[in-house]
Amino acid sequence: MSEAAILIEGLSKVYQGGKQAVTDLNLRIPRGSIYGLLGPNGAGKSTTINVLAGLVRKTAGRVSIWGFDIDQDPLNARASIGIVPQEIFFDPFFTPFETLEVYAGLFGIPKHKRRTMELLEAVHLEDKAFSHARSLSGGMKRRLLVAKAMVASPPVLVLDEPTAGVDIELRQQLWSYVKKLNDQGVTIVLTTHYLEEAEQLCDRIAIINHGHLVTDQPTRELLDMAGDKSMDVVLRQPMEVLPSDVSDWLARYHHDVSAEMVNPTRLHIRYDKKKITAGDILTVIEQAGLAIVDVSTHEADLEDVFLRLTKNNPEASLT
Ligand SMILES: Nc1ncnc2c1ncn2[C@@H]1O[C@H](COP(=O)(O)OP(=O)(O)OP(=O)(O)O)[C@@H](O)[C@H]1O
Repeated sequence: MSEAAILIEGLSKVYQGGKQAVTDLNLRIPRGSIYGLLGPNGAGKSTTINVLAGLVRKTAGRVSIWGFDIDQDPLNARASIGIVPQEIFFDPFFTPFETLEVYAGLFGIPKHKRRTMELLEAVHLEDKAFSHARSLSGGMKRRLLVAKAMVASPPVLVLDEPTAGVDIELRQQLWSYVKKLNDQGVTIVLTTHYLEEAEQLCDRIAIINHGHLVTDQPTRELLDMAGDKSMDVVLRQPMEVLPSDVSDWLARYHHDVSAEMVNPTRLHIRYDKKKITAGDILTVIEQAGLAIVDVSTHEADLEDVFLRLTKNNPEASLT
């Protein structure tokens, strides 16, 4: 197995005062992936990222970044990762150009090897290169943070809620840059509250809840495991109860399909798409003599899976 971009083994964090934020977390983030770390508020995402950034001291466990153990080889581990934090903080009197130059200086990157203007162009801030950072909008500051995290060309880039409060157009720009970096071989780890974003961008997703790992698998498999689809069927004639042909059929396949009458002309049906097709259901309804006016289907998305895995059940499992 090739070496992981980030390997987390048995990570635990108990804050002063006794709050256990992360419990025995194991994650293997593959090189070259766009990896989503998701979880409800307070799940332990920022704590985990802050351990990687060297900002929070772990209570137990081992962590390595690009093969470098953060305790035994902290300098190399730190140089292998760029972190875009949730909070925006800059020296307000520096221009974006100076901010990146100073940061490159801190990393000891010689002047001729710096990519300051290239980075500013990549995040569409070239026009603002010489304006005071305090005059930048919130979205521009966030993009500057991304450029700052890439100053030393680290092989891993971590983005902690990078698009919170950023408008849709800007979000798209930011993501196209992130995808471009990934195409160039940079491993991306991101936390986001926008599940649709994670579903579209990430090739692998881990969900944590109350500091515990709930699932960690390829996005496609996670969505497939949800399995459920639902269908709304609108009938021409109102009815009080389901015809016996339909209810008998439902009883026979009760493990795979269930129906609810939302009102006298609307049926809401949930079914396991691996066992039953929409066609099977429509055939049964029609053969029972019911005329169908309209049909719509809904595929389980990441939001459904996320809610199912995190609702009131910290250690829920899909299986
Ligand atoms: N410095 C701290 N001292 C004590 N408890 C903390 C500290 N930082 C975080 N916590 C607690 O640890 C738990 C995990 O917090 P963390 O910020 O890691 O969650 P998160 O998943 O990033 O949440 P969010 O999505 O809201 O940012 C929470 O209960 C939080 O209140």
